[in-house]
Amino acid sequence: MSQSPFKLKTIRSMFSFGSSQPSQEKGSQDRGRLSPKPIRCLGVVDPGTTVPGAPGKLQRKKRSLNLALSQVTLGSPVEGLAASSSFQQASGQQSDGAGPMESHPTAGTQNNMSVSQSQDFFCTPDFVTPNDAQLKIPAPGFNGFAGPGVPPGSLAHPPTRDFTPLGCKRPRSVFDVLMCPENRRSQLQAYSQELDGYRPPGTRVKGGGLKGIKPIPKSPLCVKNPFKGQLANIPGNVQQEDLLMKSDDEKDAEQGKGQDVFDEPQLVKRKRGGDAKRKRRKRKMFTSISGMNNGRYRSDFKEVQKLGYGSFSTVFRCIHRLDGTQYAIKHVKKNLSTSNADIAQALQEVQAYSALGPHPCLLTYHTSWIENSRLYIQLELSDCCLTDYTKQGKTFDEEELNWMLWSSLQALHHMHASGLAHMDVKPDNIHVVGNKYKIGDLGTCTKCVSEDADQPGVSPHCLYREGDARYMAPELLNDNLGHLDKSDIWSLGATAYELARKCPLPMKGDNYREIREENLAAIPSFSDTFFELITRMMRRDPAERPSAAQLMQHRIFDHMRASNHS
Ligand SMILES: Nc1ncnc2c1ncn2[C@@H]1O[C@H](COP(=O)(O)OP(=O)(O)OP(=O)(O)O)[C@@H](O)[C@H]1O
Repeated sequence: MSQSPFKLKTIRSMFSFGSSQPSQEKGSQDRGRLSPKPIRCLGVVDPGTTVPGAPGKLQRKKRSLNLALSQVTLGSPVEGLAASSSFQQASGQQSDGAGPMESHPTAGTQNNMSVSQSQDFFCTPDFVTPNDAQLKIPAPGFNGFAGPGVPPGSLAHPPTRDFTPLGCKRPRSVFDVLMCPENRRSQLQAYSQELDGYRPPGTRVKGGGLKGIKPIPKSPLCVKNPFKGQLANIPGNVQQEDLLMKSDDEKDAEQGKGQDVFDEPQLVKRKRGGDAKRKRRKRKMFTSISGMNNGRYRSDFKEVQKLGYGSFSTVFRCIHRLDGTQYAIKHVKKNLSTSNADIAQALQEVQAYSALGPHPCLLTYHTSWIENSRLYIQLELSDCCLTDYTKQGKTFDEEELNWMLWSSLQALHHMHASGLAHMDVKPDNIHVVGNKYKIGDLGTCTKCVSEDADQPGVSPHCLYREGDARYMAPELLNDNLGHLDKSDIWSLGATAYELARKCPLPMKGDNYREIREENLAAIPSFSDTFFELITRMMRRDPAERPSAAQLMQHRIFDHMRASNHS
């Protein structure tokens, strides 16, 4: 019996087509291998048999294969026995022997029908020998040396791959199945199912899954931008819908399967439903637009400093980890998983930026995303806003204020021409970037031209959010929403008036009312022309107020117009 190891090695090297390592060790390495494996053909193994030292998964697989093999009836038991005994002879295996086979629990346990020590020894889990392909078919020209005392050609040869339905690597993904030759695909699928519950693509098992196949994440829904429909009618604006390739999700959304946060009838309908149903829908809506963006803020940006905060958000100066550029990142305070109205309100700013496109007098919007139920907006970093500017003790002379007005009027003209009103023009929202002035915070933006005759001036599809009361035009206090573009003009006039007088505007009281009655106090050290301009901008009647385009033609801006053209 001391010869056994040598003989086994010899025999295996003959059968394993170049593989001489012990198969027990190789089991895990060889998984998925296409090359033929060593012989395993000698009958059945006790289903309870375990392989000492085999890893758990491997062991389970071996057990399942053994089970499968235990149901195999050999084409001819006599042949099987003859082959097994000849194999044993070839390997020098004796029931009382020592060597590798000896260590196997089945070694030495022989009965007539179950004699296969070689089964576990040689079998690797990825390869199953079919019913009667094992012993009957000699390989063409096979007449190898079997071992001392064994006549050439008396050994069973390993089944060729042509005769096994499973002589193919186990599928790891749908591609393995698809790449398999057509005529073997169904066999492979059946084998896969048998092995670990794998189902062919397209079939589902409750509570199960495709092992080894990563689920393809569903792409989030696209939210409709309420500002864009109107823009399509404005000459020069590209109809952005035409540029969009519609995904399945978008098509679903169009067909009413998806949800549109701005679709008020839907919101109303939801209110009528049960609470639980409504919550489920909100959650679905939220996850469908937020996707799987978790941790982008921390992973992409390094937070440097808190820049400021408002009623709606907190803004941080951040460095982008890859491009090294500094940006202002706005964290919207609202938890977006709570209500659709909050989602709509939060998205209003990014949708307005996106619909307006880049403009030299608007802060540049880069991107936005939702993370941990909060909206993050990546914006161009400004040096400061006008409020901070004055807080630093700086004051504006007339020339500087004219430049501020000129830039702001250009931005407002662009917005109004696009059918949007800012609705919160104030020193906080006018930024200094280098030597330029730019308008930011489009969170209160709304459509200023309505298709609805009953509610002129504000679109029923847009939320109307009031801005700061100190800069609010008088007609808005009376809920007259018919001239929202002109309300912006009043707010800009009030901003310039405050900065010129270096005195904060009143929040309430007589002064508050007087300003709205066109009773403006004189502005020392500023020209009459400037005062006249501010007075026109702050006319009580919005119809008498000039538009941004008209104001840009004012003589006070002559040299700005000239420098713009040059
Ligand atoms: N792009 C930016 N660069 C530098 N600072 C900024 C930027 N955007 C905002 N800030 C700072 O953050 C503060 C708050 O920003 P913002 O006004 O946009 O927030 P908000 O919550 O929308 O305010 P509001 O109460 O007016 O709605 C601003 O006053 C300004 O100081």
